[in-house]
Amino acid sequence: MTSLLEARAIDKRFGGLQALSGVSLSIRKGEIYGLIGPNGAGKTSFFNALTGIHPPDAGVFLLDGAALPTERPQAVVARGIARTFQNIRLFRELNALENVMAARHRHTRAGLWSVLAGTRASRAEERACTEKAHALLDYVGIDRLAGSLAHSLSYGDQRRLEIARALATAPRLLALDEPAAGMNATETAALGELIRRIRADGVTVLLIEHDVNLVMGLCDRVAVLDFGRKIAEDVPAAVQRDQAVIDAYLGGGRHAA
Ligand SMILES: Nc1ncnc2c1ncn2[C@@H]1O[C@H](COP(=O)(O)OP(=O)(O)OP(=O)(O)O)[C@@H](O)[C@H]1O
Repeated sequence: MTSLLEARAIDKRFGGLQALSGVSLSIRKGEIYGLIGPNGAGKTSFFNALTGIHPPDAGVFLLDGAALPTERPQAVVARGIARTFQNIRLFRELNALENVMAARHRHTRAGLWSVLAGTRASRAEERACTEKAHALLDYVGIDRLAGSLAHSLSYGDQRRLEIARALATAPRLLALDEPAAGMNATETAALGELIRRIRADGVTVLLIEHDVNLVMGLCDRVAVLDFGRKIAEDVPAAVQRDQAVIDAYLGGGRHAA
């Protein structure tokens, strides 16, 4: 299997804190790849470096062998990387459909301004955009809630809406930051099925998750961060047996994932 995303020696520092130290990893096409580690290990910093929110100080990300312009977040999206956030970031006062359409508009040719100007081409594009947004809501299982305001949705449905928004940019790599946070066991199991389906439909998945059962049941391979360094990378069963990983989760008085 060839690699879709390669991280080479990624460093990220916040003031005196080294959040990421020389992190290298390679995610294969079609894989569900887990990124785990104790609280504060650097998982979200890795996502933020990848998606250009906090570009790396050193190192490079390669997508299909070409360097990602992490200093330009929109260009990273355009290259085919989409993400969700640990702290849900929806337009709270827009409904579910509008949230997906807003993400989709950034992706369409006409753009928001020509839609507002109401040209014929833009009206056709607007119709297509609405249909696509409904299809995405249906795909994640919440089209019945299309007209509901984002902030009125249950936590689990907000997380599904975030995934629909991310998929609206037609990514090749979907990066999910703790998608099961706040979900009950039934919702988590359903989320696992959705992630499997996303992969089956050709999207590679990078997953940060604290729910160990979900990670171990879902991921093809898992990397473990501790204090900003990668300490293990293997299939889930091997990672669970890895002594350095066990020590990281037990050590330091930090909250284990
Ligand atoms: N924007 C920032 N400014 C300053 N420090 C930051 C910033 N982002 C992350 N950090 C610090 O970098 C370290 C790694 O944090 P990060 O959020 O990446 O860890 P994490 O593994 O995602 O943790 P958690 O599981 O708790 O979400 C932490 O010490 C955190 O305080």
